[in-house]
Amino acid sequence: MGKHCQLVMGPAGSGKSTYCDVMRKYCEEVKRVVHVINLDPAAEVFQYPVSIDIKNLVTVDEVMDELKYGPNGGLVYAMEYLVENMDWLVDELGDYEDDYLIIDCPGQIELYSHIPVMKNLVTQLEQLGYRVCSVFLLDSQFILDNCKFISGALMCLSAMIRLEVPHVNVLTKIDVLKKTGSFKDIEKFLDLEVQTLVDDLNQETDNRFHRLNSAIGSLLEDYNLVGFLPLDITDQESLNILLQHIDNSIQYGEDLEPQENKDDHLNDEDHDEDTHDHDHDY
Ligand SMILES: Nc1nc2c(ncn2[C@@H]2O[C@H](COP(=O)(O)OP(=O)(O)OP(=O)(O)O)[C@@H](O)[C@H]2O)c(=O)[nH]1
Ligand SMILES: [Mg+2]
Repeated sequence: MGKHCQLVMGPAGSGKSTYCDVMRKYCEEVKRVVHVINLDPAAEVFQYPVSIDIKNLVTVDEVMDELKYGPNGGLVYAMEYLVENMDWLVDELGDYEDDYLIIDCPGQIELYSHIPVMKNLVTQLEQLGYRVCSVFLLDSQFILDNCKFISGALMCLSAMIRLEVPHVNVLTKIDVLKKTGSFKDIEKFLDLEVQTLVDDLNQETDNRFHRLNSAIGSLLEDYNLVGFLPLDITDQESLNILLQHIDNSIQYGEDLEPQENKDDHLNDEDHDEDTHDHDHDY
């Protein structure tokens, strides 16, 4: 049936591990056999049953003790160690042939921006036959204004360009925004009008930044980074929509029998064939 996985990334505290647990539970509800892999060598507590744990190969504490590295250097070393010892991961993955994988990654942003570790990992997964969707999470509370949004969007864009796999951007902790009444502040970012964003930025910044604002607007437009999907973990429909986008991006389920396919998509009546268009990344 093919090998599929979600690579769950994003800055520290953006909600990656929580997402992995919530998405695992949702997948199980829609009768998908799913396993969560922990690739954070510094993780201590787990909400989900860990099917494969990088800490059985290497931990940040060991690296810090043995090599006298600090926490960030220790993490980078541990991730590079993983990439150099992919045989270990290949062996572990052997137990889960054809199951759906959700991979919980560490939150250090340098892993996504200027160190090739994640790209190497993706390449190796692809060589093993996996269709990988990068799911990039941003905490919605950190994009409540235009400048913060630009900073978050560029972070997503940088990961998307480096990894070169189907990519879905997600705004997490929407339940918190709904409770505090701030959801309206991010609605405009969910269906982004780039020109409106540039106009707003121009109003907020000095004249000398206007060309930069336009250049950033063009960059977002050129790469089609036009949207984020909101995730309210308390709302099943929100999870359903997100999983459909991820499935479409990696063609999950296209080779399933019709009956199984029906089981796989609760509330699938609204399923929109147009979302197969991979040019449109969220
Ligand atoms: N209300 C609410 N809290 C959330 C949500 N997602 C995460 N949190 C909380 O935010 C904090 C960080 O969540 P984690 O899932 O540990 O985030 P992470 O990205 O895995 O963090 P690191 O592994 O440290 O990078 C925890 O206290 C979570 O309970 C959400 O959707 N809603
Ligand atoms: Mg985590």
